[in-house]
Amino acid sequence: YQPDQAEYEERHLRYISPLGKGNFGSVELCRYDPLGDNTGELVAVKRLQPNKQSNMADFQREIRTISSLHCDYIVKYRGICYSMGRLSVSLVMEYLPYGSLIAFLEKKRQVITPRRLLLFASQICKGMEYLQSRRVVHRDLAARNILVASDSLVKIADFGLTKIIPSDKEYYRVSHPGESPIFWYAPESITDFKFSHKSDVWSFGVVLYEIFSFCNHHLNPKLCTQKIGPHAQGQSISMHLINLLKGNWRLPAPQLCPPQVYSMMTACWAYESENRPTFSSLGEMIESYVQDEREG
Ligand SMILES: C[C@H](Nc1nc(-c2c[nH]c3ncc(Cl)cc23)ncc1F)C(=O)NCC(F)(F)F
Repeated sequence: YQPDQAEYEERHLRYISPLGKGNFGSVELCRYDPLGDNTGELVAVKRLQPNKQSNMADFQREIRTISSLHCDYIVKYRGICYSMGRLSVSLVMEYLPYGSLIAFLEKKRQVITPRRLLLFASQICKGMEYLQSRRVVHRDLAARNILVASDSLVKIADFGLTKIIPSDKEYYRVSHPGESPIFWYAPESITDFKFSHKSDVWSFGVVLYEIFSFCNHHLNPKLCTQKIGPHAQGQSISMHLINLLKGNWRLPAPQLCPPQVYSMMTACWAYESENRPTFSSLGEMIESYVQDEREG
């Protein structure tokens, strides 16, 4: 039995199938099977795209970040695997069999209750509260980056874009526009490339929207593109979106979304970052709402 040791020998890591493409790497399902009898554990292995050495520094940072996080609501680091004679390294993580939250919600939308959606929301909130306690800003919080461990447990994953907030600052400013779709970004991240716990709160509001619209494609945040009109491209899409947000336009409440949950979303979408709730206060709001529902 292999406890979660830090180094995996490549010769025992058996490739099974591709899981998906991430920010700058791809993730594969493998079995770590040193006994060679198929009793080894299934793991998710993230490999850096070989030709992008420039990302090696980012990948090393991702490994350093995820290996320092210990929380039930964050995908677990298992270790690393050197290959090509320690020239290249892969990140070994726990494998979550139910896959991404988007696929799960679309498949199970008929049988999932709003109560279960709130449970998922409170778990994501607790995971984000933990990240905030470690001064880690995720920068890419979206339903596509949430994994499902079981029918009643979800975990935050994909730490490829995270930044650590310096102790003397409230936010992190990156030098280039983000690569993610702008609909998950807070206004200050779009206009000034500023990222903070408060911009993660904005994205959490969008994740709430995704969860309560069951990641229903025709209702997903691209909705505002129709609002903006297909003619706008690139930079001007951002400026259109910013002007809509300044004019207090927000994504509409998804069908079947309880009013208390929609008011949480709109609280996360306060234009000024300092007016947004903290993850701990959001956690309390969700708990109190679940409590009321139970008593109601
Ligand atoms: C690029 C990889 N993409 C995918 N991964 C998985 C997956 C299932 N089960 C998994 N167990 C552990 C991991 Cl790390 C991934 C998966 N399923 C579909 C994907 F498209 C990924 O990391 N996505 C980010 C995040 F993990 F947050 F969903």
